Amino acid sequence: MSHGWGYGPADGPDKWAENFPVANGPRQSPINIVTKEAQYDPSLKPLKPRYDPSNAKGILNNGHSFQVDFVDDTDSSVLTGGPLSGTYRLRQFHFHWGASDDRGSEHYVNGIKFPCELHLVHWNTKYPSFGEAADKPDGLAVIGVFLKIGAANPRLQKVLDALDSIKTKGKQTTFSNFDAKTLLPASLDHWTYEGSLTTPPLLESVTWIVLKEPISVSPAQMQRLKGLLLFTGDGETPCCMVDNFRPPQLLKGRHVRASFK
Ligand SMILES: Cc1ccn(O)c(=O)c1
Ligand SMILES: [Zn+2]
Repeated sequence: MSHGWGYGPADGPDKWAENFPVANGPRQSPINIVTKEAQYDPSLKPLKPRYDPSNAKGILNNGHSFQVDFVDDTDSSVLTGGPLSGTYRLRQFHFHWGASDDRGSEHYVNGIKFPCELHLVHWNTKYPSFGEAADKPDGLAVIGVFLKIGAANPRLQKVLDALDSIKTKGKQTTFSNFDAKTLLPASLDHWTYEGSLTTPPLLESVTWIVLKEPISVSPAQMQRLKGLLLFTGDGETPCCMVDNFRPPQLLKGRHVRASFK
């Protein structure tokens, strides 16, 4: 039983508007970031991710990606600064990737695609919960981090090693004591714009913060991601979960700001 949407020819991004008309809305994500059109905004504050490793809770194969979930009932793992006003709590992080290393990221930079993109999802504590925040225009903040093929990234290893125990859709296991900050690059220079979730329900509630500096991932580590069987439940015909990315959407008059010159 499919969950209604996916990334294949019958249920992929070109079909999502049938059940989620906001797919054609004014502030959809991802986008192609044209760097020379991004205006430097000196009013953007330094980005301040402060994560407590003990908030890591579990890792789940949700059928279209896998995500590491965090306990978010206190302000112990939060994001402030950048374009944000107020405090946003870390909820989960997940990845988007391709079947081959020439594609996989959701955002592009001057038309350049990366083989993978990490999303760290946070919700605005002015709302009582993630669910309440998810459909508000200032409800969510997602940090996007590009992964570039290069040296093996030791910080990714713990996440990749957990994938064997969540091979198929719906599987989850505990995942504790993980510092999400270790997945971030040295520089927190970023581009920011107002957008949406990149998966249904495509809610236009995300302040996107896309980091300029990628982190590295080795070809072998990318292979681990591609070996994940998603889309399928146990006992169904196994199919590798790959190409779980939405292509760039129209800017429709939006402006992208840069935190750096
Ligand atoms: C909340 C949410 C859900 C899906 N994706 O891809 C995101 O980036 C954020
Ligand atoms: Zn995402």
